[in-house]
Amino acid sequence: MAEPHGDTPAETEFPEVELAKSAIFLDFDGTLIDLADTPDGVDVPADLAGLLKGLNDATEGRLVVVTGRPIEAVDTFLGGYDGHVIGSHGAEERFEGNHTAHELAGSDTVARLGDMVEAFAATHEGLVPERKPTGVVLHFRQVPEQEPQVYSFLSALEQSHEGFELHHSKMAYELRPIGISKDDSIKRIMENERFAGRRPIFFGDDVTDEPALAWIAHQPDGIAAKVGSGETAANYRVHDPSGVRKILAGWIGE
Ligand SMILES: O=P(O)(O)OC[C@H]1O[C@H](O[C@H]2O[C@H](CO)[C@@H](O)[C@H](O)[C@H]2O)[C@H](O)[C@@H](O)[C@@H]1O
Repeated sequence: MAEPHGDTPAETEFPEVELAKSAIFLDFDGTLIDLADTPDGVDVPADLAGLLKGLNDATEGRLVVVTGRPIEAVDTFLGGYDGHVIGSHGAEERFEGNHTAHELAGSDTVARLGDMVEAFAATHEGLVPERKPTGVVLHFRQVPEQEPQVYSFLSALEQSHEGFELHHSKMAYELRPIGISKDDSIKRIMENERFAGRRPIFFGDDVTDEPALAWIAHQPDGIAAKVGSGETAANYRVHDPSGVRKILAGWIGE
C-alpha cells in the first residue's frame, strides 16, 4: 500500500509493474549501492550490471541510470551496462548511444576549479576532492567538522566563477553548471517518443533526487521511491540499496 507524502520511514509495498509499459530511472550512489567513506571506495555488487541489463531488456531499452557521477565513472563501476545514462546531474548524457555534454565540459575553467579544490584539500586532512568533466566536488564525510570551511571555500569559488552554482549533497558540496538538473533531464527523456506514455518509475535517495521524485509522484501511476529515511515527496519508500536491488530483481523474475 502506498504511503502519502511526508517523512514515512516504514517501507511501502510496491504495486504490480508491467516492465514492457514502464520507464525506469535509477539513481546510483545510496540507491543501487551503499555509500562508502570515499567516492572510489564503493562496493559494487558483481551482479549489478547484469541486473541493469536484464531491466533494460525487459523494458525494451527504457532504463536510465541517473547519477551525479560522470558517465566515465558509471562505465568503470558498471562495466557491461551500455544503456542510457544521465550523468553529472544532467550535465552529460548517453542516450541511444550518443554522448552529449554541457558546453563547459572539459573547459579550462573546470580544470582550474579542480586544481584549486585539490590544492585546498591538500592542506586540509580528510577532505576528498573529486573532479568531474563539468565541475568539482569536495567531500567532508571523514571530517564532518570541516563542513563550514568547505562551504566557505566553494561559495567563494562560486562567486568568482560565472556559470557555476553550489549544491549540497550527502557530506559534500559541489560546483556544477547553472541550470542543469536530474529532473529536467528525466522530463525531457519522458517526452521522447520511445518513452512517452510509459509509466515513470524513479528510485533515489538524496536531496538532489527530490525534484524528480516529486515530479514522478505526480505523474499518472508514477512510482517515486525514496531510499532511506528523511523527508520526501516520494510516494513509496525502500530502506536501503539491497532492498532496491531485491525489488528490481523480482521484477525481472530473479
Ligand atoms: O546521484 P548519485 O548517483 O546518488 O551520486 C551522488 C554523488 O555520489 C557520490 O558521492 C556520495 O557517495 C560517496 C560514495 O559512497 C560518498 O563518499 C559521498 O559522501 C557521497 O556524497 C559521488 O562521489 C558524487 O560524485 C555524486 O555526485
